[in-house]
Amino acid sequence: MSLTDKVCTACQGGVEPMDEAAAQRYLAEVPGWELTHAGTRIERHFKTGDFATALGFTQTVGELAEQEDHHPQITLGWGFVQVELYTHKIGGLHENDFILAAKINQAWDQARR
Ligand SMILES: C[C@H](O)[C@H](O)[C@H]1CNC2=NC(N)=NC(=O)C2=N1
Repeated sequence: MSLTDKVCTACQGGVEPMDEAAAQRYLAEVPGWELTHAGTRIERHFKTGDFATALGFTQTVGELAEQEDHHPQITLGWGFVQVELYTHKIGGLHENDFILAAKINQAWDQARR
């Protein structure tokens, strides 16, 4: 099943974050994202070329986050949106992070068509 067809499950503490090998396998499904913070987070830099487009995409990412009840850290600047994902409750990566990353990628691809 593709990640964009999945929905984030309720995040619970007490679950082990995924290890780096598992994270690398999920990364293959979310082009443009990279592992950061010693393999405990993922991030992607979206280049927009102006502020208004970056602001609009930030809103889109925020709406996806609310739909999934899973929330990234977002840096908005002139010409870019930087999105960082990890699961706060477990201090590392969960499948939810990759589900949201895949949906963010899908929204980005659709916006650019
Ligand atoms: C109550 C609510 O479901 C939780 O606090 C959710 C909200 N969004 C979240 N987002 C992220 N990235 N990590 C979490 O642990 C998390 N927890």
